[in-house]
Amino acid sequence: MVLGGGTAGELVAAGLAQAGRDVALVENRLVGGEAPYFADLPSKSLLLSARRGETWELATARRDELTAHLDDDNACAALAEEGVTILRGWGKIVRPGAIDVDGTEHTYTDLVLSTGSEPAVPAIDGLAGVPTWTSDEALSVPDLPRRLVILGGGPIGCEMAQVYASFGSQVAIIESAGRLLTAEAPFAGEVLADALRRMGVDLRLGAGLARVERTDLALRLWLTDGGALEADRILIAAGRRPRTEGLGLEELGITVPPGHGVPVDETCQVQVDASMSPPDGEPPAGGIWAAGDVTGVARTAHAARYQARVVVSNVLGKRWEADYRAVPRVVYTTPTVYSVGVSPSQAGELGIDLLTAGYDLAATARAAVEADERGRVELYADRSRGLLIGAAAVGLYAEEWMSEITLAIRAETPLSVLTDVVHAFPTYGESIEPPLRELAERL
Ligand SMILES: Cc1cc2nc3c(=O)[nH]c(=O)nc-3n(C[C@H](O)[C@H](O)[C@H](O)COP(=O)(O)OP(=O)(O)OC[C@H]3O[C@@H](n4cnc5c(N)ncnc54)[C@H](O)[C@@H]3O)c2cc1C
Ligand SMILES: NC(=O)c1ccc[n+]([C@@H]2O[C@H](COP(=O)([O-])OP(=O)(O)OC[C@H]3O[C@@H](n4cnc5c(N)ncnc54)[C@H](O)[C@@H]3O)[C@@H](O)[C@H]2O)c1
Repeated sequence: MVLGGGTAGELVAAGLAQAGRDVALVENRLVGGEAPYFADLPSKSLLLSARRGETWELATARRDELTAHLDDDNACAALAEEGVTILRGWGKIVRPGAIDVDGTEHTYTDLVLSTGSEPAVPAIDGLAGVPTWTSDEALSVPDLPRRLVILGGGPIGCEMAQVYASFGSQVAIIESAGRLLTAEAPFAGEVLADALRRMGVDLRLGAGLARVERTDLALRLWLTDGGALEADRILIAAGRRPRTEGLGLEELGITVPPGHGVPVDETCQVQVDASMSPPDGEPPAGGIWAAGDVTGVARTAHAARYQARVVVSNVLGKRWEADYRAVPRVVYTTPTVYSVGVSPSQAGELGIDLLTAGYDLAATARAAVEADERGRVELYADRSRGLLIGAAAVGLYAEEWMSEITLAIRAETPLSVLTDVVHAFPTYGESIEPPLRELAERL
C-alpha cells in the first residue's frame, strides 16, 4: 500500500509492481503529485520562457501544455499498465495493516508513506483574511498580478520572483533573514540578489511581515522594520512542512514532532516510537517505509526518486542504505545556484575544520564568449580528512557542469585525481580547476 502518489509514491508503486508485488496507490489529488503539475516542471517552464523573452500568454500556454492541463490520465494509465491499483481519495491508517480510503477499508502487509509536504503559512496579523497564493496557484493560474509581494526568499521565492518580474509584474520579496537563500553559502544569495535587483525586484531583507490589511484597491503590508508595501497579490513562499497530519500515524506508534518529517533509518524504514503504547491488533508481517518530502530529509524531486529506489530495494529484501552526502540543491534562476554536500554554515554546526577555495567565473574564457561574467564557484574541503565535502556555484548552466563535483564528493575522489582531470575549453566547468589546485596545495 503506497500512501500518496507523487514523485516518490509513483516510483515505489511502479517498481514494486514490476517486481511482481500486489500494489495499491492511494492518491487524493493528481497522480504524479506536485512536481509535474504545480512545482518543478511548471516553474522550470516559466523560467525558460522568461529567458527566451516569450510573452506571458505564450509562456502560460506552454506551461499548461507541459502540465497536461492538470490531467493525470496518462500517469494513471502508465501505472495501471504496470498492474498498480489506484485508489482515489484520502487515505488514513485505521489500525496496523488497514487503511481507510474515503469510507472503504483496505488491508496491506507493507506500507509506504509518500504524502509529500505542504506550504507553511506563518501566523501574521491579517494574512488569513486576504486572498493569497502559494506556489500551487502561482504556477497554475493565468493571472499576472501588477504588484506581487513574495513572502520568503528561499528557492521558491527566488524562482517565482524571477518569473513574475520577467513578465512585467512589479515584485518585492520580504525575507526575514538578512539575505536570500539562507541555507546556502552567503555569496550565492548575494549574486542572486544582485541579479534580481537588476531586474527591478525590490528586496526587503532582514524584515518580516508584521500586518496585512485590505484597502479598497489593494493590499497594504506593514513590515517589522517600519517599511510598507502595496500589493495586488501576496505569494507565500515561507517554507514547506512534511504532510504528516490526518494520516492516522499514531495508530502505528509513529510520533512526529510538529514541522518534522516521519523519522526514517538509512533504509527508509520508519522508526516507531518504542515509548508509545503498542498499537492494537496483530501487526502485519511487512514493514512501514517512507520516501520523499514526508521524511523531511532532502525535499527535492531527485531525493524523492532516490529514496523511492531505496524503499523498493529494501521492501524486496535487498538491503540498500541511503547516502545523502551529495544530494544537489538547485535554484533554477538565471544565473543558476547549485549547492551540494556540506554548506559553510552546516560545517560550522558540525565542527568541521573547513578549507575554502573559490574562483570567479568572469576569469573563464567561456564568460567572455557568453558575454556573461556573473557567478563564482566555491569548493569546501574537510582539512582533517583531506577530502572535498561540499561545493556551491552560481553561474549559467551550473546545474549541468557541477555534476562532476557531486560525483567527486559522493565517491570521495582524491584531490590528486581531481586536479588531474582535463576540462574542455572554453567551458564554465574549467572554473573548478584553480580552486581544486589551491585545495590540493593547502591540504
Ligand atoms: C514551487 C516548487 C518548485 C520545486 N522545484 C523543484 C525542482 O526544480 N527540482 C526538484 O528536485 N525539486 C523541486 N521542488 C521540490 C519537489 O517538488 C518535491 O521535493 C517533490 O515533489 C516531492 O515529491 P513527493 O513524492 O515527496 O511528494 P508530492 O509530489 O507532493 O506527492 C505527495 C502526494 O501525496 C498525496 N497525498 C498526501 N496525503 C494523502 C493522503 N492521506 N491520501 C491520499 N493522497 C495523499 C498528495 O495529493 C500528493 O499528490 C519544488 C517544489 C516546489 C513547491
Ligand atoms: N529547484 C529546487 O530544487 C526547488 C525549488 C523550489 C523549492 N524547492 C524545495 O521546496 C522547499 C521549500 O522552499 P521555500 O523556498 O518555500 O522554503 P525555504 O524554507 O527554503 O525558504 C523559506 C524562506 O522564507 C523565509 N521566511 C519564513 N517565514 C517568513 C516570514 N514570516 N517573513 C519573511 N520571511 C520568512 C525564511 O527565512 C526562508 O529564507 C525547499 O526547501 C526546497 O527543498 C526546491
